[in-house]
Amino acid sequence: MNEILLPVIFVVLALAVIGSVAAVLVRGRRTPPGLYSSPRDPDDRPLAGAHGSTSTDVLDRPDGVTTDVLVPDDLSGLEDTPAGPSLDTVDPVQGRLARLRARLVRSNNALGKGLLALLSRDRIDEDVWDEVEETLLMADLGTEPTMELVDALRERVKVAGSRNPAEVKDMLREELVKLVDPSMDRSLATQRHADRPAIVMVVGVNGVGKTTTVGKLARVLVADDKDVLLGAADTFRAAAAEQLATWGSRVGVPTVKSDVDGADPASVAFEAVKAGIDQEVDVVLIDTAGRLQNKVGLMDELGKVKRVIEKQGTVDEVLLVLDATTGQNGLSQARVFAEVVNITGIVLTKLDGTAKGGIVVAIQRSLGVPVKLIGLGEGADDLAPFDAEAFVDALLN
Ligand SMILES: Nc1nc2c(ncn2[C@@H]2O[C@H](COP(=O)(O)OP(=O)(O)OP(=O)(O)O)[C@@H](O)[C@H]2O)c(=O)[nH]1
Repeated sequence: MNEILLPVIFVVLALAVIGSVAAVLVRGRRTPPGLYSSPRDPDDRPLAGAHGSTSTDVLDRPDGVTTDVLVPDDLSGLEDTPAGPSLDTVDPVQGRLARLRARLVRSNNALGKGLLALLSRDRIDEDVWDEVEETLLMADLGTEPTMELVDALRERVKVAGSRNPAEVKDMLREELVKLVDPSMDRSLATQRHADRPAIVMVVGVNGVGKTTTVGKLARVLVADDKDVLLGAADTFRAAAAEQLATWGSRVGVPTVKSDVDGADPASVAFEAVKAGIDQEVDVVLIDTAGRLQNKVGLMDELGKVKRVIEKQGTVDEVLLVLDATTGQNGLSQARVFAEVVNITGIVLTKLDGTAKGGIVVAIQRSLGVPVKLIGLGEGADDLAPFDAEAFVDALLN
């Protein structure tokens, strides 16, 4: 009898052990709640605790617009409340440009070093000035600013009668800072009004880094202790809303989005502002779509989004995101957007990947709008407030 029973018991026990090991493996691979299973950023860091522990939930609305609702910390210990993911620690915003300076230096080495090498020559003749001019044009500074800079420097070098490299470098620095214009107001209008949040719209063509910028900006504002809400009004690309919500969830920021493909972006933007008012947040950031293939369609859509938002409060800041690597092409894009919405600031992304740092000056000149933020990498905290002097110092050192 034992001879029959023993193998049976052995087989049953073996099956039980295999079963439990498989169950543990399957459970271990489940994505934690509130996390996007395939983060789009190669630099996405593992989540680390900061800003309290929160969990997210999703509310459905009849029109398909959903909000990832933030559950306050004090509720997270209650029964049945799922444990939320711990949140990212955000790098300090102060001094970011200095921290990311190496990237700017690396990509713009030709500009700074090239100019200094030329101006340190024993004799600065016409040929040298021509080369200085060429170097500045190659860096996308634009014709007019280039001529201004060369004329001013030429005059100063003549008056000083000096070839001392340190002196010439100081003059070059001063003239460049003048062109970048430290007097422009680069502050972001993200102060809450008495009865409603500040509203920021982010616009630009696709691929320039809009969604990424909204995500990074949310982190900047969270680091500044602001309550933020995101609106995913880029309903053209299905994955954009999900990506935005992922950025938000990493820092405990809710996202209003639509589950319906191609939903009306204006309606999502309206719902986001409404949720921001109801939840008494400080800032609502609205991501938008940017199809430039159809200029008329884009204008209509953006104009409508802005008009619909403004039924609840004026838009405080319209940030135009431009990809620095597209050079002069970015300028014509900028003009198209400026026709539709009143741009209040520029975010220049991918400055880490181009030697054309002069585009900062060209854009400001052409639009009369300051560069307020610059993107210097794909990492979550690689967005820095722009500062004219720090920028020029990074180019020249
Ligand atoms: N190197 C570098 N890459 C960046 C920077 N900013 C954004 N990117 C990358 O640019 C790519 C496009 O960014 P998205 O945010 O998807 O661009 P988008 O404008 O929202 O595109 P659509 O949603 O298609 O309209 C991503 O791979 C980003 O990681 C930057 O400052 N430096």
